[in-house]
Amino acid sequence: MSYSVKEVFYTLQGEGAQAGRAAVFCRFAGCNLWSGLERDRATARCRFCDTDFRGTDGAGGGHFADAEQLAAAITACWPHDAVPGVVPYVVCTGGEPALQLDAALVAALQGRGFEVAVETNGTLALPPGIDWICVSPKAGTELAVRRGDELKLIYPQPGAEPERYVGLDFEHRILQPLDDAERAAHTEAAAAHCLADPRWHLGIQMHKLVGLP
Ligand SMILES: C[S@@+](CC[C@H](N)C(=O)[O-])C[C@H]1O[C@@H](n2cnc3c(N)ncnc32)[C@H](O)[C@@H]1O
Ligand SMILES: Nc1nc2[nH]cc(C(=O)O)c2c(=O)[nH]1
Ligand code: SF4
Ligand SMILES: [Mg+2]
Repeated sequence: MSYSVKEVFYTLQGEGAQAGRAAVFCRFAGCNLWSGLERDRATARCRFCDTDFRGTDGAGGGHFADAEQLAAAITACWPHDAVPGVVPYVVCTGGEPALQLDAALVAALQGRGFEVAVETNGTLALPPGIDWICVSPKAGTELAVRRGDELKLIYPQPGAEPERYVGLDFEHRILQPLDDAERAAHTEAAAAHCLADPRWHLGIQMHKLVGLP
């Protein structure tokens, strides 16, 4: 299958339990919960998105004819030769990566030595074989992916309170403050929640503090 990719870039994973780890990000174009057009935001199923995922015009973006071509482009963004003890890491995100990520791409990336992570809204089934699954549920949606490595809940979200998700099968449970005009207040509230319920860990978007993409 072919892939539409907004951008491919090297940075530090800024979120979740792997925060701080060097990674190539592959941002797929398109999402099933928002068109990406500002005029549609107020009526979208997900309204707080902080990301431009429309089109293929970003750095390293484009149309890739098959899994080997996209895996080669991602590999070219990992700026290291083999380093003992370091496993190259790729984070498949978007947009919604589950619209495009398939077993062939996972295998092509692993064949080139990558550990493969995904950031998903959890509403669409994932291909098998992914090494790290991060699900970030959105209020008012049904979860198709109900187990994984980390559940990263944006907080606060009316209709997606933390209690709804504590029973799911995830190794890590993270509250990530909503980044909007009230981010400081949301961060305080998320911290208070984690103090009151230690099943949740606070996770801040560290790349935004450091000035990384
Ligand atoms: C842009 S999304 C792409 C992946 C997938 N569509 C998803 O929603 O998980 C990447 C991550 O950013 C989070 N995110 C998006 N907008 C945010 C915001 N305004 N504040 C905090 N986190 C946000 C999402 O919840 C998700 O965990
Ligand atoms: N540095 C950095 N870390 C991230 N973790 C998840 C991101 C995403 O947009 O999916 C993201 C991102 O956009 N940048
Ligand atoms: S589901 Fe993810 S990519 Fe889609 S609009 Fe929401 S945060 Fe953005
Ligand atoms: Mg982001």
